[in-house]
Amino acid sequence: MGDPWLSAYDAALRVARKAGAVIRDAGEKEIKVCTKSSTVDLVTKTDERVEKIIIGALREQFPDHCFIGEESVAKGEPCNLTDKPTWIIDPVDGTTNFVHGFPFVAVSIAFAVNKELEFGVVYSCLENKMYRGRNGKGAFCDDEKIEVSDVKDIHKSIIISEHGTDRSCEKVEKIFSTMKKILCIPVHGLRGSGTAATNMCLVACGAVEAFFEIGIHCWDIAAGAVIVKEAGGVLLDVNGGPFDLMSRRMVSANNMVIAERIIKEIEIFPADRDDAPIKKITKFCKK
Ligand SMILES: Nc1ncnc2c1ncn2[C@@H]1O[C@H](CO)[C@@H](O)[C@H]1OP(=O)(O)O
Ligand SMILES: [Mg+2]
Repeated sequence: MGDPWLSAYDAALRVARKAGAVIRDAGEKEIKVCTKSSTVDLVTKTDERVEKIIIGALREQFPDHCFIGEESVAKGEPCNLTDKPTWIIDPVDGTTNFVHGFPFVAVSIAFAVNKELEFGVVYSCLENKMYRGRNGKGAFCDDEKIEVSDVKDIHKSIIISEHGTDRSCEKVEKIFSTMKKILCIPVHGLRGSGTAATNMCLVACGAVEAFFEIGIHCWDIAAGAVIVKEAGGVLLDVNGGPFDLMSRRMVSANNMVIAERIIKEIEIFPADRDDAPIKKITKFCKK
């Protein structure tokens, strides 16, 4: 048999580039901002429009496939990963960055079959960098093959984490307590681009040693997970167990030594799974 998912992969690359161009254009104009799960969980017309463009194009070519998209789920569509060919899409990863003109915004498109991720595409559209990875076929940034860093000494590492959009003080305290402990190991630095998809690509190309977060969603990390794995990295749960795409928690790292060292410091807090019963999120827009 030939390559069954090559046309899907090509379609993902094409539509990611198109979506990125729409985001770039929209960023030049006035952006109307609404909020979702909290007053700092932002959404714009561009998020919704770009998701429609991506899903519309892919559905036309692959009418039998399933789709999980950030904005569709926010509107109450299910977020269940089945064995069917399924696209997992974040149209604008880093919406807060997009709204503020902070220059890291990514289109994230992943594809899974039998619950296994087959490929992932992350288009960092303001930098114009196309990251991509296919199961068993390596990871690339544009035409260059990428690999994770070979650092094993945590003291020589840069670690990324983010604080997300849930600002309950208890969670924020745990997040900053973890960050403080990691900083005091000490590591060379702590960073965060504001987009989980881009953060994972930074692990994949060796710019940082690890990225971890609790609270992220499957659409933030599905494409990045393939890219990290194909670049030679590892994915784990924050408790050291196996990575679970729907669990809303993840450690991605260049190797197990770094991953396990970070895991020792992570203060875990609960996050509802992505595949928990549906909750439609009410959107608020200022008149
Ligand atoms: N509640 C949450 N907690 C943590 N991260 C979240 C989150 N909701 C979204 N994210 C994602 O995590 C990164 C920043 O923490 C972004 O990729 C952001 O994606 P978004 O821009 O698509 O919402
Ligand atoms: Mg996102």
